[in-house]
Order: sequence, then C-alpha cells, then structure tokens
Amino acid sequence: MDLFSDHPTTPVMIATGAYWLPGFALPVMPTLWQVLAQHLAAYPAQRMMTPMGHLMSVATSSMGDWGWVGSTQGYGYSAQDPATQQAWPAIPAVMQALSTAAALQAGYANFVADSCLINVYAPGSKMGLHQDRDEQDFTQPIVSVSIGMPATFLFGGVKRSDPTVKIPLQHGDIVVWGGASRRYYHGVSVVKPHAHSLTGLRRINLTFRKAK
Ligand SMILES: O=C(O)CCC(=O)C(=O)O
Ligand SMILES: [Fe+2]
Repeated sequence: MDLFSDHPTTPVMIATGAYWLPGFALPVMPTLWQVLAQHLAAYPAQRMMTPMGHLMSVATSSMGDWGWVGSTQGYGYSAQDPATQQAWPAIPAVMQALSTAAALQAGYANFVADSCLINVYAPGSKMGLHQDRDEQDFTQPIVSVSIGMPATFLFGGVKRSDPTVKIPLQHGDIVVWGGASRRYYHGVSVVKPHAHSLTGLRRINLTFRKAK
C-alpha cells in the first residue's frame, strides 16, 4: 500500500518517535465537537501577531492552565486570554482523556496536557515550518488532533531544510511526536476549500502540550 495516497486505518510511523493515528479521535468526536463549539463561541479564535509584526494566517484560542500566544514581544505561554485578560477555561475531560490515550498509543505513557491550542484554518491559511520549542520539558510529546477540512501536514527533521513527508490528514486523525522527533520541523500546507459537514469551511487543529 502507498501510505501517502491511501488513508490507512492503523498507526503509521512517520519519523523516529512520531506517529500518525488515522481516525483515532472519531469515536469521541460528537462529544468533543459539542464542547469545542461552545468554547469557540465564548473564547473566539483571534489572529495573533508574529514577532516580526505580521498577522498569522491561522486564528487561535486556548484551553488549560497555559494558552499559547504570539505578539510582537515574541511567542510563549500565558495564563490569560490577551483579548479579555480572563484565565483560559479548563481542558474538558473528553479532550484530556483523548490526548492521554493518543500519547499512550504512540508509546508515551502518563501524558497530561496543561495546554490545548486551538488553531482555526480558513481556506488559504497555512502554517510555515516551525519547531514547537516554547515548552519546558522536551521529554513530553505533542498530540495534534485534526477536525473538519482535510490538510497536508508536513513533517521534516532537525533542520528547517531537511526533507519533509507529506501526510494527508483527515477529520479525526491524530499525530503524536516526541522523543527523537520532539523538535522536528513541521507545518501545514495552504488549506484548500473542501467544506466539512461539522465545521463548514474550517479546519480546526487541537495541539495538546505539557507547557510547564
Ligand atoms: O495544525 C496543525 O496540524 C499543526 C499545528 C502546529 O504545528 C502547532 O500548533 O504548533
Ligand atoms: Fe507546531
């Protein structure tokens, strides 16, 4: 089977310590979507600034003790929503349990996220190659859940110039990376307009991390 043209149903290793778990979130999606839609109504996603003073193409919101924020001061974690100065709400049990189970499936036991970043992609949005490196403990993995429109996830290596594998993520897929690949470069290609029955013209990605 050509892993990158067919949609597999079992975990696929994409790099050392990195796994694509196709459809892993589907069983909890009805409950998850209900709490996520409520969250986005109360804490709307906003486009943050990059340190270079550009608006990010992706809009973000957060849950948990720590929300990831960008500004002209740099990137980092904040206990408050910069728009309202309110503390972020707790990560709902359905999401906490899903991220712990996905990490375990990829070989990372006892993962407990204290941060859930919600990235909202409209058609034309993308995320350039970057490393997740604002966290304190790099022994903890990253758990990334795709919802709604499909997208091509790029997963590279320790250097930005390393070759990337292209993973066709669909609604309900999860990618987990840690260990040797914890700081590998990754990104999302420009998202195309394929409306999804749950999210419409949006792709929403949940990035679960242990920030502190
Ligand atoms: O949207 C994605 O699939 C990736 C998100 C990501 O890399 C991040 O939030 O740091
Ligand atoms: Fe990332």
